[in-house]
Amino acid sequence: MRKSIATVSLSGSLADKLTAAHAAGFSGVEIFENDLVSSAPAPEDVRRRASDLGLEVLLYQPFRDFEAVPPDRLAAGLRRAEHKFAVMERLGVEQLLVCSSVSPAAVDDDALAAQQLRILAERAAEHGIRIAYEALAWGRHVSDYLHAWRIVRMADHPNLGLCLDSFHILAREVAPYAIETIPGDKIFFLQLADAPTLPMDVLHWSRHYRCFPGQGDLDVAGLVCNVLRAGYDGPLSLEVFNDIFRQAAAMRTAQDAMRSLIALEEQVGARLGDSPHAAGLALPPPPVVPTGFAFAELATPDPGSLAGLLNALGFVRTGTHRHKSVSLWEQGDARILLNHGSPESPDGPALSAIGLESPSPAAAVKRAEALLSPVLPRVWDPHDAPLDAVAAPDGTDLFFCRTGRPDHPSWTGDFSEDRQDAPGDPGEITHIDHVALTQPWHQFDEASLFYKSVLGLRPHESLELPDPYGLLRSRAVSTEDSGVRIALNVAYIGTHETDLSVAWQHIALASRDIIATARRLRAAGLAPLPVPANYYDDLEARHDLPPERHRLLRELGLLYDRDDHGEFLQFYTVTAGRVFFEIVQRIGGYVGYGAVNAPIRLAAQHTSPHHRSS
Ligand SMILES: O=C(O)c1ccc(O)c(O)c1
Ligand SMILES: [Mg+2]
Repeated sequence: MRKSIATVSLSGSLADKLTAAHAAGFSGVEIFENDLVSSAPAPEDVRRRASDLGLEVLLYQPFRDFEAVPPDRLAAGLRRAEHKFAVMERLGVEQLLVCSSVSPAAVDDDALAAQQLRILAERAAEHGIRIAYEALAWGRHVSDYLHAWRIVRMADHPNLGLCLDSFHILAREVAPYAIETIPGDKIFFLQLADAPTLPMDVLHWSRHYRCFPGQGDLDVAGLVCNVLRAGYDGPLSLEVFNDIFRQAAAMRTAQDAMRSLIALEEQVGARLGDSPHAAGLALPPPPVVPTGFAFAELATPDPGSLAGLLNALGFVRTGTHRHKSVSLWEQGDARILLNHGSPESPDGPALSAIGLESPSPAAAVKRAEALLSPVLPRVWDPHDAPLDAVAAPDGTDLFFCRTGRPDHPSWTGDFSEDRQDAPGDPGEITHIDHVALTQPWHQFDEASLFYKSVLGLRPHESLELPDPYGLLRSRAVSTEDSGVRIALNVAYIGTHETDLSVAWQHIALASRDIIATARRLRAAGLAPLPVPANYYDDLEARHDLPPERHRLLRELGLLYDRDDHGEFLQFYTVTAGRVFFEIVQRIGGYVGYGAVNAPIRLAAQHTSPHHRSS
């Protein structure tokens, strides 16, 4: 379907916005009045620029507070409209969005609203312009689309129809299926936005927290199905008011927007099945969901300190890359690569790549490509096994692997066996439980949509965790069977720009006996991140565990949580550069990540002399 975006969704000058919309592949735009009024180029120049970029200007908006006014105010509204029609003719745009009045001057009289909108439509017709009437969720008298439709039907003018906006409909929980009772040709325009569920007034919610479809909690795809079943065949247009997108780079936001629309069309297509209404919807190749972690790679200028830490946790060095400065460390199915050949990171060690076990690496890359994600070169070195990889939004390389499978070259083949000390006393770590990646603050929504749409992971609830210097926002994404879990974090309020905590990443390792792993670390002379005694006093109040259990947790510096499914134990290592390790043990079917303990960990990392050492 034709894809459009409102200029209000992107940052920068009007020219920047048009360039970004074009670069991301949009074929149309809605011009937000403020973007034109505040910019220097004449409407004719904007029209020419759009046309040079192959962008159709589909809608001019918004025209406010027009309808259902006392007769003496009508003339002023019509005068204002004539000016806008003139600007629209210069812009070459044939549709004006009129949103339902919020003016205290408006009266609650549908017949009057219909009569005045009919007059407006008649005047618009003289300029070849159509009026699309939109019910704002906070309109004074008209706040739902069915009410707007009653007025449009009463006005009965060919140049008057509806603009449907998914936010206004879904935010007010007005049932969208009645859209199917509206003739498709009376739906003049369709605006799409999603939003996270937030308990706040709808105006504030709309103006600051809209996001692209798939990034929030609204069923935008279901609504699009209703609109297509009604017979609508116009463009899908994104109209997103969002404080963060207003500040982020327009090119990147536009691409995120396009990814969202492609994924949305795919979902709509799946829901419409072989109905004729599904014609023209994007059909990208299906997601190839990863099944586990193959490895985590740490770029580290000096592998020594991390090697010591890995040893202390029970890892054994098992391989050396045949021609790169990379060593392989293994314990159970947990594999860590230490790469000291990559350019030195200014912050010391950093998590640079993640290997994901994939049923089909080639198909995983095709999916990523169809969803506009940067695919990395397949052959890095002619001597190595080819690797299919994409760059995640935060720059981490994601490699799609088939470790030790006969049907595919294995990355492990690039390593010579180099078992240094036979594991006399094998460690307790079994696999990588999850990795936590810190996202740039303006790419959080982009990241969750990336993992959801490109990799088919499910986003979980978004949490806000107190940190001594701000709030950390955290959202996990995982596969249904939890074989792959990734925690996406962003420090987004008040954190010092220079503080490394804004960029902390960690690898969580699952232990089958965390008590033994904690003792092993101590025996090697390394202490875990210290936990304050106050935490254990509080834990005793919250959880009625046997006293000896409480004593053990306190003695070993373990953090504790439980949910309906089971128990969770965790501890942290010191931080090296940007990276630290978390050791976890899930007892029973505990599903979380110990979020209640994250503030304890963050405070300890800020105050502990260890947190930037080694
Ligand atoms: O927030 C507003 O005023 C506003 C204006 C125009 C729209 O199309 C809309 O959905 C909201
Ligand atoms: Mg709207």
